Amino acid sequence: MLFSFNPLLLPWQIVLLLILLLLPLLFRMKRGFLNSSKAKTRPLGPTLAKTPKLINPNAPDKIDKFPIGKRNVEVPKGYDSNLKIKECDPHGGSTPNAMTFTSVPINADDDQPITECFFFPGSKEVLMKMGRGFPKPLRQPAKPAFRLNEKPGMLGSLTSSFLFNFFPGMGMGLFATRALKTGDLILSDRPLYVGARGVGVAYPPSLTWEQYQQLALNELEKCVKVSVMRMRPEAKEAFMALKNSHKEDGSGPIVGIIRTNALSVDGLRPGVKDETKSYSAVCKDISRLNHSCSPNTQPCWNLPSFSFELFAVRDIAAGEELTFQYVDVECSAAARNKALKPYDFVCTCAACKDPKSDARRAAIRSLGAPTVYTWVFNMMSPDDFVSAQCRRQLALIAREGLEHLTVYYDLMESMLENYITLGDAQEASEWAVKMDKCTWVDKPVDVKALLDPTSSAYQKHPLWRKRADGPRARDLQGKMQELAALANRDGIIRPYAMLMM
Ligand SMILES: C[S@@+](CC[C@H](N)C(=O)[O-])C[C@H]1O[C@@H](n2cnc3c(N)ncnc32)[C@H](O)[C@@H]1O
Repeated sequence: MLFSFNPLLLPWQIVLLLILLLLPLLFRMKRGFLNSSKAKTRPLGPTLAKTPKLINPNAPDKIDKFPIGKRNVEVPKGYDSNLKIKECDPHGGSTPNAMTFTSVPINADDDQPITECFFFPGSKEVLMKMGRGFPKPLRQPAKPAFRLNEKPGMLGSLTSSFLFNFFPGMGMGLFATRALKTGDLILSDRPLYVGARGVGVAYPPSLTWEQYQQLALNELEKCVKVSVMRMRPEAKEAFMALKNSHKEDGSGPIVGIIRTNALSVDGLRPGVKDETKSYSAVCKDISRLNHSCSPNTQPCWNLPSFSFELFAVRDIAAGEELTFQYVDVECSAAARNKALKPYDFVCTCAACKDPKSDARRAAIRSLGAPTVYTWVFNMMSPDDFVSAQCRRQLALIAREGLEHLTVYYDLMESMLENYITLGDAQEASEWAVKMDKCTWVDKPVDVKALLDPTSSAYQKHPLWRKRADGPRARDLQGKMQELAALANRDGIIRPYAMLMM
């Protein structure tokens, strides 16, 4: 019927015939194109292809973590991306929808440390906006403050270099070479490497989740290898000498080192809100810091100098080991050790061994810093209401060695404001001095003008003598006290019980 010789139907019959004849040809062309080496190649360098979408319906809809523990997963043949590297313009910006390899600084002097970077689009532009003087020279303390040493294992000081091989303990660690004061700068370290925490890899439906994870690890290894190959010989040697606690979970040698030693760097992916916004940074020295649940230092990212600055968060004795926290340390010892699993050690710090520490940390976690604002005109509460609470909490935090927490700084600020409202510039200035030493705090309050108790900045402060001078408040206080005394006499309510209302 379709192809009868009815002259009226002839034109569309011809078109249909042509389509049928051409169809196998089109089909062959399409398959041929997809099979070509061009389609399979995901060029690296300036153009690491578009981040492919997850196409497996079983893919978790959140960003998952790489595996830990012993694993031996093979990715079936044919899934390799066969990455190709191309040169890019070092002075140019990012390529849209592509990853960028770049160095910071681009033209370094021989004695200037260099970071090799593996960036998402947009990050290079953040650095380009930093202006001509970027990156600023590294700040260093006047006298060297640390050394890298072997950390004795179970055999303590008896552990010689020979025995060290059999009882490795924590491996290497950083130690203070002199007594350090709270807030002292210990060192600045421009990372050897800063790069993406993962790359988008297509998830073919034919792979299991474990195979996909392995594929993603393999792809990331290929990318980060490019950065390591770009390093100067001595930087490459320092990088490859770092500890690797991911030798058996499918991580390649470079990804393993990154997973063991990386600190996170924020602020280089403007507008990106989820956890992929941060990058992994690996440093020559700071990556040698061991973990403690009561850390005595804090590394702070300093974008203008493109470096981590390490600060003492409390006084540190000469010879003491320098530490920082790898995980959230306000939670219980069990939760901390679970989070530390990727680092392949069990923490034996004093807090982990003290059965009462969990309760103290739970209290620290639940208490915020009391604010002066609800108390300042509340004459039902005593003058030391805020300061007594603050002192208790500050002592609890110091007892647990958690001075790095933001709440510790917030408590000092409440103390400062407390004494300002009471008109006690002498006491207030002592807290201003303490706050000023918290060099590790992100966005600190400017207290410079309040360091001197005789400064006119006190009289100009909006809270100055607000509690001490409030005549109406004083009047109210008298009334409230009368009321409280009455209530107490009548056995209705005790004055301090009224404070809680
Ligand atoms: C970032 S590296 C720290 C430097 C490392 N010790 C070295 O020799 O280079 C992390 C590794 O150090 C070891 N480590 C860190 N803190 C530790 C601790 N508190 N107790 C035992 N081992 C620790 C673990 O092997 C961990 O995977």
